[in-house]
Amino acid sequence: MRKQIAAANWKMNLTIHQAKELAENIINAPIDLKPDQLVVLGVPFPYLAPIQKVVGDKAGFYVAAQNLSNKKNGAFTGEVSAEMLQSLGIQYVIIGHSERREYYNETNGVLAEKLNIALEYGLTPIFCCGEPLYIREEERQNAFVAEQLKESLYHLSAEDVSKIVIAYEPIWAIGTGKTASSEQAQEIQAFIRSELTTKYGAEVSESIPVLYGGSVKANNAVELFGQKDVDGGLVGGASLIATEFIAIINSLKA
Ligand SMILES: O=C(CO)COP(=O)(O)O
Repeated sequence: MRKQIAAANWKMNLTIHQAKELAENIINAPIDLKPDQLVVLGVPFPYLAPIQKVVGDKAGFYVAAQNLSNKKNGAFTGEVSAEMLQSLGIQYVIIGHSERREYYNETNGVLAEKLNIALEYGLTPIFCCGEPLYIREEERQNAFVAEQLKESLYHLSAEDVSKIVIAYEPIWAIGTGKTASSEQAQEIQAFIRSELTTKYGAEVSESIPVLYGGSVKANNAVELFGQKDVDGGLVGGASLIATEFIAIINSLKA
């Protein structure tokens, strides 16, 4: 089976004290991860090392950065490089979240560079894609997402694309409490997989986890994650509450 992933995106929330407490509550919870299931905590840069310490070597649990620079190193004040993340032992990085695209002008082209550099340094990208509300209302979501994949991913070799995780996050469902229905999620995530099949073949596309993100909660995770092409979730608000996120982890397909 493909990997099933419960990924938290804490975004720009929590003090270090709150962050450690949250991570401790998750790590110490009686969670019985199956071999193909994993949990990834996407934390703010300054918390990477301290949260990694809390996570320790607990099997199946990883820490992710929420962003990285498209530059290698040098005079780029305020940036954090792939090499820095690698040197901390970080294994996952979220790339192309819609908030980065919208508020920090990250284009599909810049995101292609970020994917390259992440892969060069052995990081697993969680590549986000998804359409805004007006595109969904015009029923153009498939073409919109296909374009994001084409412009950011399709320069990658089959070997490299096999290393990534995709997160489909419709912008209209992020932080709004408005979740895509499980049918909507399944439909477009099956489309994403079929696009990847056309480009890379079924063996590759069937191996890539495609997560759903956008108002995932404990009370809708089982239904969403139960869909054939939904391999877990990228969770914002609900990942800040230990009991909610633990229930979401426990909703992964076994
Ligand atoms: O953006 C998200 C995860 O990256 C989703 O956020 P919410 O779960 O708060 O809607």
